[in-house]
Amino acid sequence: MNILSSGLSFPQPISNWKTKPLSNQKPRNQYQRIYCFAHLKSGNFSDQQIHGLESGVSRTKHRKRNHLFKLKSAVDIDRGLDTEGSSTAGDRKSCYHDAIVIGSGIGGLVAATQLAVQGAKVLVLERYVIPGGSSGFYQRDGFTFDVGSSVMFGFSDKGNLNLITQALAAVGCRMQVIPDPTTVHFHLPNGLSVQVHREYSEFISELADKFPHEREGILKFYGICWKIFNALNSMELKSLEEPIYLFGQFFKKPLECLTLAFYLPQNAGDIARKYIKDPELLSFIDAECFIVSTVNAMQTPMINASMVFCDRHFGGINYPVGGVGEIAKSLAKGLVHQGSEILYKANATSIIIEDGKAVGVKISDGRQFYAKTIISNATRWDTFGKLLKKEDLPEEEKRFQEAYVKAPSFLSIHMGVKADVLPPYTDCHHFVLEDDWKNLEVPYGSIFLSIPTVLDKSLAPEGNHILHIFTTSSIEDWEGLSRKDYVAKKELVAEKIIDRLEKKLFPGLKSSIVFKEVGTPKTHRRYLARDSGTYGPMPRRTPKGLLGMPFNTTSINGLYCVGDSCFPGQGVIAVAFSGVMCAHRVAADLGFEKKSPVLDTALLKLLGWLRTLA
Ligand SMILES: NC(=O)c1ccc[n+]([C@@H]2O[C@H](COP(=O)([O-])OP(=O)(O)OC[C@H]3O[C@@H](n4cnc5c(N)ncnc54)[C@H](O)[C@@H]3O)[C@@H](O)[C@H]2O)c1
Ligand SMILES: CC(C)=CCC/C(C)=C/C=C/C(C)=C/C=C/C(C)=C/C=C/C=C(C)/C=C/C=C(C)/C=C/C=C(\C)CCC=C(C)C
Repeated sequence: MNILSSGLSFPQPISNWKTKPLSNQKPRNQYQRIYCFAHLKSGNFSDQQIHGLESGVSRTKHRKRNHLFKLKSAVDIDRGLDTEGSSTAGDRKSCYHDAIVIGSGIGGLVAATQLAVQGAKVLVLERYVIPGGSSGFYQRDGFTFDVGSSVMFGFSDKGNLNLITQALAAVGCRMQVIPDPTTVHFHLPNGLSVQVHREYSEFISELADKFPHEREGILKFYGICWKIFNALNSMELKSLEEPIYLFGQFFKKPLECLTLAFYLPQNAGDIARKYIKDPELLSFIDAECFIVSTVNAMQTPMINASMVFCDRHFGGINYPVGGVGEIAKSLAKGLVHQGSEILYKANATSIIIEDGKAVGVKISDGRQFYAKTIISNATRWDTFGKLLKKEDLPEEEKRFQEAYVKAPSFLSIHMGVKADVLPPYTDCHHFVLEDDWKNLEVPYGSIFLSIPTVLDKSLAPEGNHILHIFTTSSIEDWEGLSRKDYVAKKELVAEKIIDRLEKKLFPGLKSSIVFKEVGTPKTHRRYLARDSGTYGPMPRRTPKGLLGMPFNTTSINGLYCVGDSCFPGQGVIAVAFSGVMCAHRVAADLGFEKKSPVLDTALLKLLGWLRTLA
């Protein structure tokens, strides 16, 4: 696949980032520039060199933190390896980390930074040239595109659920954000149009005006969402697999914990049906859930639905100035400033197991890295299907794969358009399902659209807007085609989607296009390293809410998972929470936090048993 036609490809060269490499240390290539920067911590640099670091961390702090590591330069890591690419015991010691994180998606970065601020030495291995995974970015012709969604939850400055803000703050970063007045504008069958206003009362009165006979049901359903959200928001969020924390929370906030425990095995659709009877309103709630979980309300955990349906009004949706990619860039930079490392173009090919314990990671150029714990931010399908031997699939993972399937991937179109094609006051995010509710979950049935330049004009050249259009699509649709047929199919499918948007929302859209790039599920698989390009896990049948979702520990000693195939699932804020939980459990296992081995065993057994009930 050539880079230009592949959609999600080259980002801004790393050399354009505002990092300062060492003046007398010549990086061999772009990734080493960052890598060298990361290795400032090695301690063998002059004051002047260290001064070149644009870090907020003081020089003494850097030296203190890193006195254990006496690497001369970035290249020393390579030299510590013998010619076969495997390390000797002595070398292994010099390359030894507390944790290795495979992948720098938001899940991986949050886990890594949370551990690093506790004093752990973390190495992040990222196969691509920049951090962020599905929350990355790329630049073309003056446009800065978000790779994935531009809808940011958890990015406000209040409450306990602003996990993105908190993750950044932990490494001393604070980003400027632009409040979005409307989370999403739904354009639905039978001319139903609903704007989800930032102001809760405005949203409720708009919805109740459309369904006056259901006013009470609407208030009751969303009221329960608030009850759950308020319980969540009142707690300090950490690992549910860590008994000292979990029992402590039950002691401090018994009512809130019981509320959460009560709703943990429930789905939004069942609760909606208790209060709402109008089939069209129930279909609207399906659409609300679909954008959260890519499945309908009957399959969407109530806790997840509540989190999204309330945070959008509580903290609001806030867009980071400069694009979503800035979040991952800031976290990666923060990680390095904490004295940990991130290595790009490091494609993990296997997790090294010794005596049943995960002890290291091998990357595609043959190098091996060792650590006390290994955290995989690859999907569980990739972790247990590729990084570990498929045939050794643990029982727990078999159960996960029986309960959850890979959600389809996306066809995504990144476009630059002339600004005047958008009517005044166009909202930033849209969801379009034209004629038939039955098409909600059908591939290409519904269309997601983000126009981040409505909020941040700096992402496009003057007089232009960005349109990021995406729709569900499966990898099977794109396999077995010749190059020519593949390219032709991409153009054809994209044209149909653009036609639909032209008809429904923006007359003249086609002739306003100044830039267009189409990505398919194959593009997602290639650039995001996600099995089948999947968007994340999706329940195979009606789930028992979140009960069946695995947390971060795995049945392999020393191996943890983080990201959207862990509790609580898909979504940037969801994977940020998974990162927080993972870091807490790992920190306890590494001795950075209190731990009780007896309670640990009991709780992990109990949670494992509860999952079998799902
Ligand atoms: N598609 C969208 O619209 C979109 C957009 C933004 C965010 N999201 C959300 O982000 C969530 C995913 O976040 P996440 O943190 O779980 O994962 P992610 O897929 O975003 O990131 C995983 C990272 O791991 C890297 N990686 C994978 N295998 C690797 C290997 N073998 N060696 C080295 N690196 C490897 C990838 O390159 C990627 O950077 C999704 O659930 C989704 O909700 C989705
Ligand atoms: C442990 C046991 C058994 C009992 C203890 C009880 C207890 C204390 C439970 C506690 C539970 C907790 C703490 C749960 C926490 C859950 C959280 C924080 C869930 C968060 C979920 C967030 C989600 C699902 C966010 C999803 C966001 C998404 C997917 C947004 C998507 C947007 C798009 C895809 C784009 C839409 C785009 C357009 C253009 C419309």
